[in-house]
Amino acid sequence: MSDTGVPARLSAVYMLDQVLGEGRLMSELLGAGVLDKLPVEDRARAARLAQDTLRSLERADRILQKHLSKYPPLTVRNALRVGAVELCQGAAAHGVVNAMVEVVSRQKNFGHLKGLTNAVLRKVAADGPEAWAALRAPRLPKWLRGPLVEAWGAEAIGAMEVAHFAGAPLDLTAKSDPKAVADATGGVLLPNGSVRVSDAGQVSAMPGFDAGDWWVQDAAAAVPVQVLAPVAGERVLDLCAAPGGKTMQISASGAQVTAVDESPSRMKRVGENLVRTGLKADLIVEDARAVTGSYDACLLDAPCSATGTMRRHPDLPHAKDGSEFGDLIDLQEQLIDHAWSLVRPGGRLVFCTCSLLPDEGEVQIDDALLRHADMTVNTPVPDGIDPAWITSEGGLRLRPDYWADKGGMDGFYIARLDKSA
Ligand SMILES: C[S@@+](CC[C@H](N)C(=O)[O-])C[C@H]1O[C@@H](n2cnc3c(N)ncnc32)[C@H](O)[C@@H]1O
Repeated sequence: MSDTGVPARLSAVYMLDQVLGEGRLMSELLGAGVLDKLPVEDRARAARLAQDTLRSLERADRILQKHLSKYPPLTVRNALRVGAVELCQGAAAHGVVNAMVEVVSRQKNFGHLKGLTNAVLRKVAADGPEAWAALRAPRLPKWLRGPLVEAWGAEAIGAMEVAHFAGAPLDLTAKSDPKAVADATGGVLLPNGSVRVSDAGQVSAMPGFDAGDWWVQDAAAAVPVQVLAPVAGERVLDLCAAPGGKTMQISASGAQVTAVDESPSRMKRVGENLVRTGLKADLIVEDARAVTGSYDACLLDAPCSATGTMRRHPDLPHAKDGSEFGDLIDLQEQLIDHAWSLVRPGGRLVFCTCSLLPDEGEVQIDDALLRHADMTVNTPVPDGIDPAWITSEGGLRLRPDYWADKGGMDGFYIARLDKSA
C-alpha cells in the first residue's frame, strides 16, 4: 500500500467523477477494472473513500460551502469532498491535506487549483469536525425523496436516511447451523436466524468461509426464501437467481432447484458459490421469459431499482435519476405473468424485489391480482419477522429503518401468491 495514500485517493476521486458526472454505478466501475492496477489494500481503501464520500455528500458540501465563494470544477470539488469527509471523520490533518493537494496537482487541467485545495482543507481541518457532528443525516436526492415521502411519509424517510448514513453491517446466512456460525464468527443471531457480524475484515478469511458453512446475504434478502418455505423433494424454480444467495437457501432445504439467470458472468458466480458450499442446483442461462415447465414452487427475485440496498450502495441515488425504472417495472410485470404460467395448479410463487418503491412491490401485486383470477395473496410471516409489516394487499414490506436497534436491514418487498388447485 502507498504510504502517502495518493494512488487510492486519486482513484476515489476518479470514481466520484464517474458516478456524479457520468451516472455510472460503482459496481460497473469495479467490474470494468478501474482499480485493478492498484495494490489490493489500496483498492479497498479507494472504494471505501468513494463510498464514505457518497454517503456523506450533503454533509461534505455543507462543510465546504462556507470556505468556497464559487464551486470549482467537478474533479477538484470531488477531491475537496474526499478530503473533507476524511478530516471530519477524524483522519490526521497533515496527511490528508498534503495528499489531496498532490491529487489535485496531478489533474491535467486543474493543477493550478492546488493552492485553493490546500487553503480550503486547512480551514476544514480547523472547524470541520465540530460542525460535522451537528449536521443532519444526508437527505436523499429530490428525484427519489419525493416519491418515497409520498409512499412512506416524511418521518419514515428521515429514519431511513439515518439508516443509509449508518451503512450496513455484514450479514451471513448459515447453510445448516446459524448458532454455530455465530459462535465461530463472533456474530450475533438476528430474529430471523441470519448472523450479523460487526467490524468484519476480509470475508474470505473468516472462519467457515472455505468450508462453505455460510454465505454473505443481508438479513432482509434471506426472508423471501423463508416466506417460500421450500421442503425436501419439491421442484422449485429460482428465476433471476444470480449471484445465488437464494438458490443456496432453497438447495439447503433439500428441494430440487432449477436456477435461471440471463447473465452468463453472474451465473458463473452461482456455480462458484454452489461449489464452495457443497450445494446443488441445475443452472440455466436464459431469459426467464423463455423458460418452460411446471414447478411446485417458484421464486421470482425480479430485477429492480435496488433502492432497498442504498445502505450498501450509496452511489445509487447519485448515479440514477429514476428515468430507468419504467422499463424495469414493465419487465417485472412480464416476469410475474410468465412465472405464474410455470407454477402448477395448487403451487405457489414468491415475488420479491429489493426496492422501496411501491410500483415495484405493492402495486405490482395489486395489478397481478387483476390479471389472474386464479391468484390469491397469502404471505406467511416467518419466525422473527413482525406481523405488522404485512401490507394491505397481503405482501410483506421490509424497510431500512426496521430493526434500527440491531443495525437495520435492506428494503425488500415480498409476496406469496397461491394458485388455485
Ligand atoms: C436482484 S438480482 C437477483 C439476486 C439473486 N436472486 C440472489 O438472491 O442472489 C436480479 C437478477 O436478475 C437477472 N435478470 C435480469 N433480467 C432477467 C431476465 N429477463 N431473465 C433472467 N434473469 C434476468 C440479472 O442478471 C440479476 O442477476
